[in-house]
Amino acid sequence: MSFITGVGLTPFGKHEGSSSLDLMSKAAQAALDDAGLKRSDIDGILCGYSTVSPHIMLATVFAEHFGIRPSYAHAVQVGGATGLAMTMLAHHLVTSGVARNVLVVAGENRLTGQSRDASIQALAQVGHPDYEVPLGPTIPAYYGLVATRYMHEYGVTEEDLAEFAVLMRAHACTHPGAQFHDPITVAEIMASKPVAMPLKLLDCCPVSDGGAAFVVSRERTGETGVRIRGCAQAHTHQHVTAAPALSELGAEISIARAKEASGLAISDVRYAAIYDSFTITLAMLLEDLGLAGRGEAAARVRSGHFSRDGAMPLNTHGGLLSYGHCGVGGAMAHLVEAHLQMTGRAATRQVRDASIALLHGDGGVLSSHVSMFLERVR
Ligand SMILES: CC(=O)CC(=O)SCCNC(=O)CCNC(=O)[C@H](O)C(C)(C)COP(=O)(O)OP(=O)(O)OC[C@H]1O[C@@H](n2cnc3c(N)ncnc32)[C@H](O)[C@@H]1OP(=O)(O)O
Repeated sequence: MSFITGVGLTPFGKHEGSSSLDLMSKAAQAALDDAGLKRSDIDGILCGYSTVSPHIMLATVFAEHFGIRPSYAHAVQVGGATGLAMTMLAHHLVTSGVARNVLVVAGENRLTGQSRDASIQALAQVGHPDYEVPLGPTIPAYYGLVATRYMHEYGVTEEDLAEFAVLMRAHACTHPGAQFHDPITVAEIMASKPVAMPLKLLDCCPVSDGGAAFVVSRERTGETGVRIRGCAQAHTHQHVTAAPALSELGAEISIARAKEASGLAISDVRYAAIYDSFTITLAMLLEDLGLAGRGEAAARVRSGHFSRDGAMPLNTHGGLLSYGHCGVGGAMAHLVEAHLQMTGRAATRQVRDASIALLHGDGGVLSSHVSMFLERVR
């Protein structure tokens, strides 16, 4: 068995003067404090990449910076799926006896530490290295293409997509660490500047500074524990033009495998933490994972189903769209929030019952997927 024994999260937004390593350290120390562990208790480190500090030995660099000499260290790179991929690896490390307490950490000063051009080039890395990377189209352009196809196939409208941004912003308004705190409306999203049609500014996650961390342990600490019940991955393509048809997407494969690994069904889930780089990402993933029927997710948002007090609370911290997106740490914030909800520590955001949570991460352009079930144990 493996347990998430502590979590740490910085506010997202601007952290002028903080390096990626500073943000990682801040989140890591918060996670250790939360777990009641010392640095010397950590024998494994997994760290996400930073596009601002692309060191080929980042895990070792961080271990030295943070003052730990682990017996296992590894930096992982599967785009937006990295946070959950590291959690899955940590789960295997502790259950196989390789490590006792694995620190999973990521952080980046992507907003204040990198020029706009460097940021665009880094985000263009999901394109074809010979063509798209030198020309620099960014990820929003690829998601825009996917959105056009999905809207055509399932009768989804731009107003439908806007509902997801409205919901994420409403949730962010209740979290003091979120990058954005002003409520937004469907009309404001429709009027925001075009980025990659049909995606407009407010359909996109922002670029942020921030850090997130957690500890995965062999033994639980505290009265209420959070256990990793089962997880799985699926990798279907790298470049969007090699993507399979919309009916055979990787999320459907990874969730099927995760259900098998955990012995759980979607009907068991009480809290959802789903990757939301763009409004279309959230719409598609909710439907791919079985949290809504095809083309029906927006209607479920409108009915309050995914609201904090709804039947399936979703990303109650505000998600990537409104808490913010600092690379790998962005999606790790989803896990931090799920943990706070499951352990009854989400303050004014607390949901009624977060006994079983479903987490899902997506890397690239719906290319790499990790699905994970967490279970509260008392
Ligand atoms: C990589 C993987 O594996 C999978 C993934 O994660 S995919 C997601 C990866 N991340 C991205 O692609 C980032 C997407 N977002 C962006 O590229 C940019 O935010 C954007 C193109 C949407 C806008 O950038 P821009 O046009 O240069 O806007 P910019 O000039 O920086 O900001 C203008 C204003 O809008 C705000 N803003 C910028 N982006 C915003 C957003 N997404 N939402 C809300 N507000 C935003 C800024 O705060 C700024 O406000 P102020 O004037 O009050 O300061």
